[in-house]
Amino acid sequence: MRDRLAAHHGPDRGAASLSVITTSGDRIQDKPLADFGGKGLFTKEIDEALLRGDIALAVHSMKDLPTQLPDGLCLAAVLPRADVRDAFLSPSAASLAALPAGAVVGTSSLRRGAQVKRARPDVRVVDFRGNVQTRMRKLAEGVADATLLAKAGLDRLGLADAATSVLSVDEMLPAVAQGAIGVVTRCDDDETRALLQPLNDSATETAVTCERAFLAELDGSCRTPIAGLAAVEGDTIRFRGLILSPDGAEWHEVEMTGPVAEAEAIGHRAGEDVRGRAGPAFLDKMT
Ligand SMILES: NCc1[nH]cc(CCC(=O)O)c1CC(=O)O
Repeated sequence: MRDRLAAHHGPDRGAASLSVITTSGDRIQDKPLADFGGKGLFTKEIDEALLRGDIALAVHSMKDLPTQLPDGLCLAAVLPRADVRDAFLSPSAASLAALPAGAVVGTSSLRRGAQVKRARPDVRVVDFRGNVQTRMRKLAEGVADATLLAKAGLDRLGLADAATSVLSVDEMLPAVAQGAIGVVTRCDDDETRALLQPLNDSATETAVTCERAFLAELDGSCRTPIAGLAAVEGDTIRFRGLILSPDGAEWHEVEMTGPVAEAEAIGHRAGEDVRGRAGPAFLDKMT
């Protein structure tokens, strides 16, 4: 991010210093995410630093951003999207399909767990928290036979080689906004917003706007396995959304295509559609 600012604005105007802020989501490692989750778990302390004026901009994985930002904070730029897919990691099996019956898959993501169970009802899913390195250590220690991690996260850490294989989006539809990085500022900070404007990637922004509208429509909480992915091709946006029961036994899928100008409306419509077909009982069960 700092390099991008300097590349666009030169070493003086584009100069930035880094402040690393640990959030509650990073700190609490001993509980399943779904049990203490809540909106903004990975952003609260950073939001506060922005609103106090300690920092001018915050760089987030958009996957971790709540659909509704706190009052006074605005998304100023979305960077070009990295790989959207999930990677499969296992010391013993080449792929999800190759896992032996009864194998144990570690993940703290309800979305991944539900899709693993959908493909492999015989597999046992166990909670697996911690940062990427911790999860890879647990895997090496044999706590689980396999785990899934965002390919974008592995790539950014220089750990691309740790992936045994990469799941197609048909096998494992990614989380809304997976692979996208968003930059948040105070809405009234015109100077920082102007600096960030040229860094925005409009195709990524359009795709995540559509995906986040789908999530917002379903009132997605950490307890609801939801996946969604939009792709922009010229003037057209194609969106696929999926909600599942945590055990993967029931799921509802939606696909919609339309003009990019309607990206947000398409996300909302897809959310309404899938909610209508799932019915209130399905969604109530999960909250
Ligand atoms: N929930 C944690 C999180 N938030 C963003 C990433 C990776 C980068 C991305 O998906 O954009 C990860 C790790 C993971 O899901 O494996």
